[in-house]
Amino acid sequence: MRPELSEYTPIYSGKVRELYEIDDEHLLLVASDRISAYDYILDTPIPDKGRVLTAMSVFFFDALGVPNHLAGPADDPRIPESVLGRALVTRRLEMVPVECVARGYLTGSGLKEYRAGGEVCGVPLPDGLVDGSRIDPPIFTPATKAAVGDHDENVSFERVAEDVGIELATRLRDLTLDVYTRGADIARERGIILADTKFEFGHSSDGDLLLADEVLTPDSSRYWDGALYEPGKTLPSFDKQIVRDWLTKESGWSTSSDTPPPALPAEVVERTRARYIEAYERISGLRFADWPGGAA
Ligand SMILES: Nc1ncnc(-c2cnn(Cc3cccc(F)c3)c2)c1Cl
Repeated sequence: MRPELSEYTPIYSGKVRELYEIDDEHLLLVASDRISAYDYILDTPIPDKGRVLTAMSVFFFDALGVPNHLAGPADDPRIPESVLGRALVTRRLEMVPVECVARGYLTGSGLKEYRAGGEVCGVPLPDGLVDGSRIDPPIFTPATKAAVGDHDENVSFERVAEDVGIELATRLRDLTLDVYTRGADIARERGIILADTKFEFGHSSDGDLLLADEVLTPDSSRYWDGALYEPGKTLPSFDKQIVRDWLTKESGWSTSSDTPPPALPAEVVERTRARYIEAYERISGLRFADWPGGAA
């Protein structure tokens, strides 16, 4: 008999995820079916999004073999039925207050910084790069966690070293670049580009530095379709572009309007759900139908 979610104490609620306390040493990390676009949490959930992204994290934790915060399997008996498949039991860590970002392609805030000064987070880049240019080898472009609702602030490696010490800053950079590079290589071989990603790390009670949070999911990384890749061409998001295009080209809503986006039509929801499942099955080589928590 599985416990009810109400038996656990909620300790954090993010835009699309929640964190609960199971006991002194363990947390329950829950991924919702909520989707965000243009900095709004949309009213319409995407069924199975939480389960697919949970399955992706577990795939990468296993495939990359990095010491991490997982404390049980996807069907751990401590996981309530209502969140089975989209929740994981993790060890409670002392989180390192650094957003560990790796970039293998230049876009977003990195491109903005590059255009302003030829570098990102203090890392100089070659001249002549454009949106989508490959950065090889990838670069570590950390950020400080922003207050709720704000965007993270990009900072230099030196600033991270000031905050957490040079040894830990060096380990964070090396781990971030190693895990991103290997994960992005797996995805690229299967036709999906992980342009960048954000990791979080924490220390266990016995002092080990562990990879935590979600890993290489479409919510923590930019996913592009490798078949469409061309430097200089702004790449659509593999998972969110269907929603973005409907909102900006069909729904009558505008990003400049101060009203929240409208509800999504069923067809947009279903196509988006299918994109998440496609990304998971292509990258992992596994069948999403085999993942826990499906329709009984
Ligand atoms: N293993 C851990 N130990 C201690 N703290 C965390 C932790 C804190 N914050 N976050 C981000 C987050 C993850 C999911 C749902 C949210 F609402 C927020 C993760 C973790 Cl993963």
